[in-house]
Amino acid sequence: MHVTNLLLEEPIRMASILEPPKNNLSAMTKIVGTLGPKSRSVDVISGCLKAGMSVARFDFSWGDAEYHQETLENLKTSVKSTKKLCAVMLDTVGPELQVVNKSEKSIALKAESLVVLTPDQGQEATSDLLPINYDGLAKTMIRKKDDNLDVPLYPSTVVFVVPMWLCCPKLHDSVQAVKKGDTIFLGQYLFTGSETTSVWLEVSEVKEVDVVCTVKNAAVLSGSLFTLHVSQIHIDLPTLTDKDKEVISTWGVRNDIDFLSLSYTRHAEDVRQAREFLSTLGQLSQTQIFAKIENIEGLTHFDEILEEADGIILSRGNLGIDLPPEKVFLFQKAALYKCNMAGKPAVVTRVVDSMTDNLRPTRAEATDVANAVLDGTDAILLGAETLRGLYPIETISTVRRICAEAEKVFNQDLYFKKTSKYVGEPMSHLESIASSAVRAAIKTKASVIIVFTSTGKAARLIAKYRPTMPVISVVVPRLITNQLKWTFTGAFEARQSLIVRNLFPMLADPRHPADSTSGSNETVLKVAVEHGKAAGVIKSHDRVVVCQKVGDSSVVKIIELEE
Ligand SMILES: Nc1ncnc2c1ncn2[C@@H]1O[C@H](COP(=O)(O)OP(=O)(O)O)[C@@H](O)[C@H]1O
Ligand SMILES: C=C(OP(=O)(O)O)C(=O)O
Ligand SMILES: [K+]
Ligand SMILES: [Mg+2]
Repeated sequence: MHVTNLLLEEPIRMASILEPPKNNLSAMTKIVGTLGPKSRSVDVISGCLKAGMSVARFDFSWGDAEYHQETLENLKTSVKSTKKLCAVMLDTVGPELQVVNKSEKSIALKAESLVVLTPDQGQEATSDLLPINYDGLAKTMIRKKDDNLDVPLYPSTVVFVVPMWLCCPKLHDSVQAVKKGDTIFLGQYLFTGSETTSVWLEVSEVKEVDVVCTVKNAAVLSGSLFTLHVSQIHIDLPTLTDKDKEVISTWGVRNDIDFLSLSYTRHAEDVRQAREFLSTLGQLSQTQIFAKIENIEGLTHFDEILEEADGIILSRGNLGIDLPPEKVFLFQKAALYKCNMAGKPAVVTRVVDSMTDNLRPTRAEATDVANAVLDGTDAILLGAETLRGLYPIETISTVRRICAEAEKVFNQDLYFKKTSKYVGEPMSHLESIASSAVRAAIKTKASVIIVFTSTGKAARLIAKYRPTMPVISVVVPRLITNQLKWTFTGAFEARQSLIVRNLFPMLADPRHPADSTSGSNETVLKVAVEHGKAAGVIKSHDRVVVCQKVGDSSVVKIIELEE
């Protein structure tokens, strides 16, 4: 009986494991780096770009707009000098529960002692009292009935134990307060990757607006900000807060952000509202929304969120607290499968926490990165490792090398079949052309696929079939008008492909508008081939598969290069 290995391409040769790794091996999986204290100088950012970062994330959970602007100016300088493209992602604060420690003095919590969580933010944080930015922990609030909650939509293969308030429609009229015995997670874990600075609390008593908790493990909280994670209740704060809106409409607009990472997305409606907001902000109507799934509430509405969003971030740090540990892998596999089949980019977080302080990942972490690639992720997001870690550049290189090795053995054949079967027949014209381009490239051992695209759709469809070779997406600008002025499109589309596995964008010169009827297509193609040669992915005499429009029809052609 012929058995096909689910993940690895066959034949599996043990000897290949011993082949020396190529250090400069570029990966098709993308790397998102969070920029912060340890990664904001031109030198370090340039190093990050050369090491393989193609999206820079700015996390507004901490730091003000001015701080992030300085970092962004340095990113722009680095992009110019390294000639490496980089997209910009703004990560919102959202309904994140926070303890602000104004004095920044460290706070020692003893096991079995009591600590009070209070919404009175005028108070100073101490080991007896922790002020938080939310007044809904202790009280039951009446709120509008939310229809979305009535239909728990689980990924079909995943069975979870869902908290009572989520499954029982009758409870939806009110937001539940925490109650005796509930657990609350508090700490810096989410930022630092270090377990010793975080603490589990158990609710002992709810006293008017305060929540009295028993400390379950000793910890020393240090820094200016700790996040709280309460799984049992719905946090009645908007997903896009007023502060987020203000940051997006100032910092975001000023910098033409490519991606909005929508923290704590819990419903499809969250994405719709964010989209509506962006549409009022000129150019930002082109910004893509990546829904960050970080709790069970978001997981329960995964399918409808995926339908609305442009991409998904699997926020494993927070979700890892909400889910029992034995369920985390299942969420990853189910969510990545759904994103892949929808042809929407997926991003996995929290892979090499230990590299925040160390030059080498643990074996578990290294294997985890490779498994994320085999499971189908488009990108890996680094948080604390690049933000405040000691080795931001080395971390990116390490992750890139692991991704590249995993891609080499990715079972493309099986993946291709699975994807075509899922789409079914009849396939749309464009998708059948895109998948044929991938098939042709593999059969003819082409070194790259070159796709002409203006909206980016054709390129994304090719990437959906995960070819074994890079895809150069030649974004051809279109001249558009809003009746006040003429502008070229293309910049957003090109940068937004920097988060899609396989895609390497190139912006075509608008002076050669490749209108499929003219010979200028040929000129643009020549430039693309030169670009591929300069990037080292095309050599003389290579075969190249091209997907473009000739006249009215989309065609796939195979060309043999001479020089
Ligand atoms: N400027 C262009 N010149 C030649 N072919 C193009 C151009 N733009 C798109 N194509 C090709 O046209 C086909 C359909 O494109 P379309 O649906 O417009 O894609 P996209 O939305 O990516 O521009 C694809 O085969 C694509 O490669
Ligand atoms: C990326 C994550 O969160 P944060 O935005 O807190 O870094 C995460 O929880 O995985
Ligand atoms: K955030
Ligand atoms: Mg988080």
